[in-house]
Amino acid sequence: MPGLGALLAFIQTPLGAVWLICTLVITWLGWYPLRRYAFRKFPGPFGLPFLGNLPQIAAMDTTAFLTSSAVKYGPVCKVWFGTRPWVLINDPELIRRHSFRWPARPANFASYFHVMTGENRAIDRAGVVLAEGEAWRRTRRVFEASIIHPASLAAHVPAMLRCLGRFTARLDRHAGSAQPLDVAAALGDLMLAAMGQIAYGVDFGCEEGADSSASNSSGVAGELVAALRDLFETMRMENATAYLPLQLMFPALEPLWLWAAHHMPDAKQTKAMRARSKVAEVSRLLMEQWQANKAAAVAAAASGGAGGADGGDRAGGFKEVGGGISSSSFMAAMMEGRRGAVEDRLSDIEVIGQGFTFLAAGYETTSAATSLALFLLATHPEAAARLAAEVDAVLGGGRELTAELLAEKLPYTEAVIKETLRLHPGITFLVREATEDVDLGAGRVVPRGSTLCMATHAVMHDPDIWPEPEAFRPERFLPEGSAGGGGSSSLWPTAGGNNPHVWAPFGMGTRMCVGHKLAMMASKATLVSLCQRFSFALHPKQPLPLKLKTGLTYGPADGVWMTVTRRG
Ligand code: HEM
Repeated sequence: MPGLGALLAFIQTPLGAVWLICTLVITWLGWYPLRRYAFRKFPGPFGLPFLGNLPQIAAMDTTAFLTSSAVKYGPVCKVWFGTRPWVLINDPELIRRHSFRWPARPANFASYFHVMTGENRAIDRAGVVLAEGEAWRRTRRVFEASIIHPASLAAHVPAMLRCLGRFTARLDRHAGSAQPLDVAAALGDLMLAAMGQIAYGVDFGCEEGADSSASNSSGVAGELVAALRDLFETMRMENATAYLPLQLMFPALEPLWLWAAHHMPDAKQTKAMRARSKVAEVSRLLMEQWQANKAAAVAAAASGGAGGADGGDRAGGFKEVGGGISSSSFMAAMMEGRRGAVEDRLSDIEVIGQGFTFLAAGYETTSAATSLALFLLATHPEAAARLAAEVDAVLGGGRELTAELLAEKLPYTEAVIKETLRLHPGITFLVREATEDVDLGAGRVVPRGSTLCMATHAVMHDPDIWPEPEAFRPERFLPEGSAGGGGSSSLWPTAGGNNPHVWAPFGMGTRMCVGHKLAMMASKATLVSLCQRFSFALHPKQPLPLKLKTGLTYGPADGVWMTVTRRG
């Protein structure tokens, strides 16, 4: 074989050796032959070297691509995020089992975030979303203590209603103007204001003014809204820094991408880092304000005077409202430990990390869900009429909205929100790391360390579970609409074939959304307050069909434009 002899001779030269090494390295990095072999039994779309399925993801949007792959390739398949395979699980029983079994988020998931975070990497890592082990348990307990327990949840209703009072006054001024309103942006202002009051007892000064522009917040609130918007925008694949696809394509070079993204940021990276720094700075200022108040209270007590939060304006700080921060609040739980348990007291960096998470999670997901509910009501007048009738019946005769009414007396309103979240869940898939080899049946064994991706959006659109899955039918979540009987529990409906694990917009298992009760309360209170006073119709400015996009969350791509009128 003269050709082989010449090749062997060539690779013994210095140039030939370099060529051989480069070829092996590129093959190894780009194709990962062993990895492809390990996943050979998993069906799925063909993945290009280096890029995997990134071109399809960019062209179709992540949610559309994952859902269509799950439908096409069955209950267990794989897709390639660059050079890494994600095992896509599209079977309710497997999703339930594995969401509960694996508490860890994939290590490479954190890498994707960290490319974008720059100097805020430590804060990102300390936040409950990416924290692991004991740090995760400790930080999660703080959220649980302040926004899941029924008593603490009920204590947040007055703050939500205060914000809604101001927000409906803003809409009332707007309703006379016949201008289109982007309700997604306006509700972002509202939810940020609510998160400020609920978590910190402060007024960010959101939702003032009365024009139709994207957001009416100014000052710190305006900067915070802009930062949060940039933060979510730069998490969308098409708006993200070029270092993100590089990280996905060449994960072995992660230290290089981290360094370069931090020291030689492109424009999108600069925007992402600036946005994250702003949110982190606000979280730090809130922590410092709390510390200063505490120190002042201690000093006042020592000198025999009154101290503590008094609801006033603080120089250079945020205005405190509703008596300032309460002892059962999120801030107090972070700073003093849950119910005073010193071992639960968070470090400064953890406090900033959780504050960051609270503001970001509370702002985007809940406002998107509520604006999508308004969109669906505007396009389904019979549902809007039924909701308005329920609200009128419950709040007739000038009755005030209360925590009890919200929890017990508004089943149709709750069904509207659940059906909105089924159709358009704010997060469309759950990711976990398999920390042991996992046998998924039919000879498909997922190697330890792999990423499991639970395709919850696909399950919530499965026609075998949800007849006519694209239809908006809140009745599915009421006893009258539960095919096969069942009714609905407060969170898990028994619609959808009586399987309690087929409705999962808040995820499930150990990493399930810790804000799910707060989100339901805030969305319900908002729908009730708005539909009591106003009617919403789509404005011609609203493109149809509605375009949704996946970034960190899944929501309206270009706002939700509506005309608001006062109800007669
Ligand atoms: C409609 C609104 C919301 C939706 C659809 C939503 C959805 C989700 C989903 C799907 C997850 C991942 C769950 C999993 O992996 O199993 C999650 C996690 C999380 N959510 Fe939410 N969420 C919403 C509102 C909120 C709010 C208001 C907060 C808090 C202020 C919040 C805080 C969190 C946190 C901290 C995590 C991470 C939990 C952990 O890793 O242990 N979410 N959310």
